[in-house]
Amino acid sequence: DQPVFPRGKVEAFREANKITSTMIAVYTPLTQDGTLDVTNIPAYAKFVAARNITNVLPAGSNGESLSLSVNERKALAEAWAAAAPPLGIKVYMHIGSESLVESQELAAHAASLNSSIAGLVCMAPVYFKPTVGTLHDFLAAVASHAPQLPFWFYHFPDGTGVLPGQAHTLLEMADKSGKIPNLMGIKFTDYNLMDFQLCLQVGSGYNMLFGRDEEALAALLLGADAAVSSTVGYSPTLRDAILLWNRGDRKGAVSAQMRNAKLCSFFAQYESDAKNVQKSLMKVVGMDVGPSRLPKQDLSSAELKSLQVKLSSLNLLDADVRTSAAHSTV
Ligand SMILES: CC(=O)N[C@@H]([C@@H](O)[C@H](O)[C@H](O)CO)[C@@H](O)CC(=O)C(=O)O
Repeated sequence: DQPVFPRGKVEAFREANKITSTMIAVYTPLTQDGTLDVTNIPAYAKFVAARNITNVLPAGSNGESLSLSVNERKALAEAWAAAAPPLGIKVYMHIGSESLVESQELAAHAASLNSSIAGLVCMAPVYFKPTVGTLHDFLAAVASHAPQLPFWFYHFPDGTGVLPGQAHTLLEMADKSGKIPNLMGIKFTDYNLMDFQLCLQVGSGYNMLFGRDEEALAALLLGADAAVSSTVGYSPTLRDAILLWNRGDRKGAVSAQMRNAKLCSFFAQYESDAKNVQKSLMKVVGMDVGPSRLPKQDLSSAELKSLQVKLSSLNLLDADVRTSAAHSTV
């Protein structure tokens, strides 16, 4: 098959839309009775801006995307599109869904929001497991519904079970086919740095975003363009690691990264019980984003208090964002 776009044009598109600074994966605010609470988004956008973070990813994994209805996801996109750009924050919507038609609808909706959405991120369908070929065709069919928007594949094999260790094969296929001309690269959320390195060697100028906070610095060393993170919302650890890395302080950066790994090491015990530990932690740093939606559940008050005490005693939580080293852009 012949590529549908000339090479020079897609490379210029990728260069123009490259993400090079940290993206925060934001939670979806819900009311106590479990409905979407978009009234919270302007305050949430200010909270993100106060951490000098200029890229947000709503409706991703932390955003409980697959637990939201299409209408809720559209309302969320509209709320972020209104609140974030005036604060200098770019919005990248996750639009992956089990249904191709829903993903296409969400892509077209995001593209219709008067340029307020900067790009799209799309996970694989997870129940009917795709092959690399059918995933390629799925992504091409979604991306074509917002052809002018930069588009990233969201690789999260621990969650999706799709293409573990094989993200590079998808990128190779897309690079060869040229059938996803707006494909920017991959939001790579996996610990497999071998696969990540093979992705970095595909084509030229792909924008590789790394989504495992615990290994972000290693990925930056290898050539990741930016981190996509949840912990930057409530902990100085990864913000500091990236800031120090950008300043050339390798020793300081590694030390901050180690502290981030320590922080993340507390999560597994809760996550195995479907407990949305990080969403619960947002309360203790002054940004209450409400409860989780089933099948996820929240930490009990006692669990949250006990975790807060442990993490605070290790200085792993934001006490006050103004005291963090990372009060400049990460
Ligand atoms: C699957 C997941 O939640 N990944 C997080 C990480 O920040 C993750 O929470 C962190 O590395 C702790 O394991 C981010 O990559 C967030 C993210 O991509 C998302 O919410 O879509």
